Amino acid sequence: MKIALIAHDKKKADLVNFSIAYQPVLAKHQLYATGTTGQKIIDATGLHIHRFQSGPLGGDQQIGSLIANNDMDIVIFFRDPLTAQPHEPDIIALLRLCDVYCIPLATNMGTAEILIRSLEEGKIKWRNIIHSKTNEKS
Ligand SMILES: O=C(CO)COP(=O)(O)O
Repeated sequence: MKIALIAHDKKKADLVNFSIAYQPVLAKHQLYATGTTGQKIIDATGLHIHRFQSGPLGGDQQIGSLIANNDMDIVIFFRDPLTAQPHEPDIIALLRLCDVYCIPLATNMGTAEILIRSLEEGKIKWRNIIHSKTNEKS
């Protein structure tokens, strides 16, 4: 599965800790992240992560583009609901695309725990069916 990891500045420590806790699960998947988040997780865990641009410089949009191509399976995005972000339109667009394409999305630690455990239990395998249908069309 392809998993995107994103966190706003005040939530980065939480996502780093989450990534340490679930490193064995995450290591089995293809990981993507916005620039700064990805670097912090790499530094803390050594996980292999493809880093896009930093969020304010287009990273959210790059991940959104993968979603629009049905090329992203899970998004874990620890948002900071208490701080205004300069790239708020990009953030809203990313969340919207998750809803357009029915991509499992966790915007906080509580939901991320459920999502990652579901992933480990094989409950997100339906994404493979979506992939095979997409491949049939092309
Ligand atoms: O701003 C972000 C998501 O909207 C995250 O970007 P960084 O990981 O580069 O800080």
